[in-house]
Amino acid sequence: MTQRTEQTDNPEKPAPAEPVPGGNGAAAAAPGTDADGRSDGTGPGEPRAAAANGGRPTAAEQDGRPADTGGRAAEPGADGRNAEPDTGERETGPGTDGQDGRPGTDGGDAGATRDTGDPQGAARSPEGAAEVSESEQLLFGGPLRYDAGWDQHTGSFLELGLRTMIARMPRLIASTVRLAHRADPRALRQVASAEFGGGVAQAVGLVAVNQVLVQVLAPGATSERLTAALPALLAVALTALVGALLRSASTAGTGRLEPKVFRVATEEYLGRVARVELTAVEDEEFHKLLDSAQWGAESARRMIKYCTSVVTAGISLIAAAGVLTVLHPALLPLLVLMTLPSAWSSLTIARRRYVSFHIWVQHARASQLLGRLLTDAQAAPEVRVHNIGPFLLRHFRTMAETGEKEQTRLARLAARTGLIASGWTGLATAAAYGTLGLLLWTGAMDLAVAGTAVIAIRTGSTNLEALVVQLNYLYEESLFVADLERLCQEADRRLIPPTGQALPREVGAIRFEKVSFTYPGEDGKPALDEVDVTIPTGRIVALVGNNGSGKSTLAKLLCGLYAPDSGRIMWDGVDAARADRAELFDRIAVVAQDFYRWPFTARINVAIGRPEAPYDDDCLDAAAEYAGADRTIGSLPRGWDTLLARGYKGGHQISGGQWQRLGIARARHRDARILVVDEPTSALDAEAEQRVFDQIRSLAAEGQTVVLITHRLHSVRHADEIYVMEEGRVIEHGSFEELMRPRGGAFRRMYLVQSNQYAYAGEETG
Ligand SMILES: Nc1ncnc2c1ncn2[C@@H]1O[C@H](COP(=O)(O)OP(=O)(O)OP(=O)(O)O)[C@@H](O)[C@H]1O
Repeated sequence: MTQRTEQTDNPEKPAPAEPVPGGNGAAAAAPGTDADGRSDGTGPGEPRAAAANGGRPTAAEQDGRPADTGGRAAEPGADGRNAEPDTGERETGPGTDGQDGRPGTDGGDAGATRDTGDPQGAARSPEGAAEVSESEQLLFGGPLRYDAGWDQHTGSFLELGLRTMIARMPRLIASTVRLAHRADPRALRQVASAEFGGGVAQAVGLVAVNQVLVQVLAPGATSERLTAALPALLAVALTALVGALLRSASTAGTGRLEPKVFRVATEEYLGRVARVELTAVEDEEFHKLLDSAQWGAESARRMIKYCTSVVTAGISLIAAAGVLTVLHPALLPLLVLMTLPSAWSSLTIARRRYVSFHIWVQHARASQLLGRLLTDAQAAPEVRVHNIGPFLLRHFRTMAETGEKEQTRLARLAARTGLIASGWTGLATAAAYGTLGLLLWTGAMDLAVAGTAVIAIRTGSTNLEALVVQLNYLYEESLFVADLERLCQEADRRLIPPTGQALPREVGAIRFEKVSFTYPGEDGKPALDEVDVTIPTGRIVALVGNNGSGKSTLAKLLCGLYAPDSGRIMWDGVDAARADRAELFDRIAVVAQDFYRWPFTARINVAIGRPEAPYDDDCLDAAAEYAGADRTIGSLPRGWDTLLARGYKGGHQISGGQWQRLGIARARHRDARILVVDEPTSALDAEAEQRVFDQIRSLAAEGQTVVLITHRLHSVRHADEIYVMEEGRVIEHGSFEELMRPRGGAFRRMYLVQSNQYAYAGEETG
């Protein structure tokens, strides 16, 4: 059996947080292991965050946005586990020299890691994007980056101009609104009306403020002026109250919508992915898309908040701009003049921080990987025996120090960029207020209007800044949501057909007729080449042959996991390619060499063979006894209810052989008509192995069809038919006696090699 992923017994570990520059840690955990600790091939063996948003920095993190402006810091994650530390300090986080968005190109600062006298040394990364410590160069051959689907979006929003982003915004908002509508239309209506009402309240409030100023600044006695201003003052207070109520209604609605949107989006893609063909799951491109798209659900959740912020800022801006235009036509250009530089600078700083974060995070990621290796249970024996600890620690220090230097440098640059930006904003503000003063001076505008204008301009500029920054976040999250949509479309295209031709109730034999199959992406030799195999009902058919000869592939085609490229697999008169696949799956139970070790209780590990059947002890005890797993269950601290996952409280570890017995019990519990056993005894002791083969024989006697794949040729003596495979072809077949007869036969030769290994010295078999 050829395995694509390596199986380990490591349970999933909670992802360590990747600290944020200038901050106190945020989760930017790495991909690498799946639920039961197997490598999932998406990362360099680092644990993947179980939290849906754990593995990549969010737009808010990337921009170093403080937690209180809606970033995910301190928010419970999808699984409620990723309450993150407040990242507010990031606001003072890194920036860059501002030339090309990359650090290190600025003469004054760039030498920090390039100094020839630097004891750590540093090298340019191949992309020239960041400084790489000698340790990173030595251990990883350059900067440590993920090869995951989601990483493709890193920085992609930097490539877009503000105009393009704004142009795409209506479509993005529309798709989020559609998702929200599916999740909870009432909550959506609540948010929409609260936001709209808030905008109207703001506009009315500004008009009322203007009225207050008009009355207060009118000629006459103070008491008279104040009395005249009272209704307008009440209107100001009332609109403020209504605004606050509407804001809280919007917050409540958004809070209700977010988790529902996450659930709906997650269900949509998980439901589909569980039903796609195996070829899709094994397809690299599909996997990359999956990698990326799985963040889409969390992004969709966050988009609700960003969308609301964008809509809020947009409506408030329109309200302020509308009031200003009504007050005086010259005021609108003033608003634009004053707010554009500060909006531009927020965007620039946000983008620079984003770049810096990614550069810094490479160093942090690399050093954290070393930290994890030092504490990894699997690496532990070698770390000790080969004295690897000091070696890894030395490199850990080098990388961490490179990260620290980067952080210091970026903070300095951020301060400088911030100062320049503030200067521009100051100039623009001075120009705006200067113009306002001039209008007053020349009598082109009266004092009450100017007072209202100052308030409206301040509100408008705050909203415009917020709008630009929120658009950024929204855009980046939308990339992942778009991936989610693409994944759903791709999954739909590759779904296992939900219907098909019914299989005969009683099948006489399954016949492989000239079946050829090549794995997708392997354009070399076919894994099966014109294979003819007959599997009669109620018989034991054994498949033997060298590694890679195609035995497991044949079994997978039999199970309906792959379809032949040419040839047919006939279930009597029905071609499996056109059969109802659900019915076909229903007839088969598999004990594969790499059967899945579910991180659940022993009970579920057996019962999952037939998930719809009862889970009670009576049903399961029989299967356990059959597989010789009864003693294992008896020895577990909580019997059937013992959690079989290391690393969790109450979790228990069992040996490979004990797992194998549970796997056999699972297949027995499934009680299907055809049992496919692929290397069922590789981890069993000799006695247990003998017992398993005896039971397999007894199954056939009861009428069950057994397809047995094994390298232990002694155990196929009782098979009714043995197929010998070599390089994807059947080279011999017959009963054991028939195959042992010809002197030069391949089976006989293999059998004698094996049996000679067990012969006493001086004795030779055959
Ligand atoms: N998922 C896969 N993707 C691509 N190639 C594969 C895949 N699985 C198997 N192969 C290739 O197909 C060929 C047949 O593999 P298969 O696993 O069927 O052999 P096998 O006879 O079961 O081997 P073993 O005795 O080692 O288990 C091999 O060349 C193998 O590398």
